[in-house]
Amino acid sequence: MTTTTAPNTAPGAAARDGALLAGLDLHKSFGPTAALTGASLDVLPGELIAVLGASGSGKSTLLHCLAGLTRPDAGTVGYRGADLWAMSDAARSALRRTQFGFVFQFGQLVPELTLLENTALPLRLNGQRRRPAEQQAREWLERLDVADLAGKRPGELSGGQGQRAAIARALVTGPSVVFADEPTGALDSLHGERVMALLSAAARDSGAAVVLVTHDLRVAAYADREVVVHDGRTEDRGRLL
Ligand SMILES: Nc1ncnc2c1ncn2[C@@H]1O[C@H](COP(=O)(O)OP(=O)(O)OP(=O)(O)O)[C@@H](O)[C@H]1O
Repeated sequence: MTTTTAPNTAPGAAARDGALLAGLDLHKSFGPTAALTGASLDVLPGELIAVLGASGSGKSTLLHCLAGLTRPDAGTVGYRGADLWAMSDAARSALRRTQFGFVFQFGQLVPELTLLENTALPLRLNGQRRRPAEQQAREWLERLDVADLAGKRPGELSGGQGQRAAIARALVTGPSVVFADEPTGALDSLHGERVMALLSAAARDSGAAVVLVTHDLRVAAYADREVVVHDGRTEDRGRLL
């Protein structure tokens, strides 16, 4: 397995040795609004990074560029040495499906599917047969303490239960990176802490790195490293542990 990063195109911005994912000198504008103006962020295997910053500073845009969801206007995103934004759409979406997991503020579970079907969905989309996919999904629901709700639909769950299922779904494929955008943003502080503890423990156990956008300093306390986005640029606060 190679762990090299994308070519360093940004003067002064270099990825750390062994980085799995490296966004370098990213720029992105939406019409007249400059969302990213030279943001860089790299991720080591298994590392939990909190991305902090004021509202509108560019955190979500940075996460979306790193995750292959939003194309930057300039800069590179390297994943294991391949430039995410130089590959075909099909290759990038296959990479997203197999290497990345996603947890968003409101879970984004499919309302018509049960929790078990929702959790098995990424495996089914990767071509796995129903029975083994659902077996794996059930194991993850057990880990996240919501296996008793496997037959329920998202509308029947509390916000915290839904987020636990969303974490199970994000981790079921064994991704190397989980992208989480305000995963506890819709929860009260008690449930938010519980969900965060489960996400960080589950990611650590499975070796997945986590890139986590949050406003909440208590959530950021779970991170190995904090990166602050300020007017579309990143400032690394370094390793906290
Ligand atoms: N799809 C879009 N179309 C137009 N403008 C956008 C779009 N996405 C983001 N922006 C703008 O880009 C800037 C950065 O937005 P972004 O969502 O990345 O910030 P953020 O730090 O995640 O904010 P918040 O904490 O409020 O979610 C903002 O000014 C926002 O309004």
